[in-house]
Amino acid sequence: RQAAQTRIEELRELLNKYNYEYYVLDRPSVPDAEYDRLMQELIALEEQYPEFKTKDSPSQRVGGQPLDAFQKVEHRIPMLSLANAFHEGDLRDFDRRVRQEVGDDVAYVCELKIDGLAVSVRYENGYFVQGATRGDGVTGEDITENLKTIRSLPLRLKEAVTLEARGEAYMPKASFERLNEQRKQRGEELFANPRNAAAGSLRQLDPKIAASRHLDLFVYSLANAEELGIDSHSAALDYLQTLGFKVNPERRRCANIDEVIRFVSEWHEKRSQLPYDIDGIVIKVDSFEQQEQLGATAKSPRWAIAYKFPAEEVVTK
Ligand SMILES: NC(=O)n1nc(-c2ccco2)nc1N
Repeated sequence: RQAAQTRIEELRELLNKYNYEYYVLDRPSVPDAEYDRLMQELIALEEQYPEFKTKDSPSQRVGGQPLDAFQKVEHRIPMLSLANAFHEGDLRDFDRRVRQEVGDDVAYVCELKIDGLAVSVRYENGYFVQGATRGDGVTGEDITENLKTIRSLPLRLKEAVTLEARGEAYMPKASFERLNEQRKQRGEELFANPRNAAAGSLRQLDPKIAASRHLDLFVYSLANAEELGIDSHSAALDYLQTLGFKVNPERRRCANIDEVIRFVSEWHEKRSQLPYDIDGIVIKVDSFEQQEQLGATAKSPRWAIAYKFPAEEVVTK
């Protein structure tokens, strides 16, 4: 019995490490067959000794029983939506308004705007405890069970910290193509784009279906950063990365709006090479003190803006 407990702990740590290497670092260290064999051993041992199953066990990722309905979740910190910019002039206007308020010593962080579904994830003492959709910004739906199936979402952080992070759940282009190919074979209705496919997958009451859709997650903000003594958005993103989250590496800190505009045009060209859809670039004032000074309207922060790429003429096959 003691040997079983030790083996379960060993398998849990090993599988969580392999999972992190494969899905967060994109650098697997063991073949899939080895991972699957160890996972089967863990699931069998946990069946035999359920008292040794923990909430960060990787066996949680295969999806449990279907829910009857989603519970409602109140976001303690509202999830704001971004105001949009469509032209370079809109970005310069944004920069002018920012500098009028906080002065010329301002830096921005530019991030790829992942075209998925905004979600909030809460951790207590390092353990994933709850995940929710954005909903109307104040009230969302509890999709904890579905989010557990996203392999790049850590079930336990590298530090025993209590935090709330926001991110974008999305379906990589390859998963989207594969899913629609399957649906075509079955004569089922196709998804129009990866964003709809991700939304449809996270709305499934059966987590086994969500698990089969190979969703992914980029985390892009730390809601309680100031409580944790972090004073800038770029520092928050670096911290989230060290905790074990998947944070998009294509972010860039820009010293002025000209550098922002260069980043925007660079990625307008390069986005087709990405393995996921982006629908623009998000620009945020880096300093939290300056974000505080700028505040937010009822709907959107005044310290951020989303530059939307012009919608491409999608040729439907
Ligand atoms: N969709 C996306 O990639 N987003 N969305 C935000 C956001 C929304 C509200 C505050 O920040 N940031 C990024 N990178």
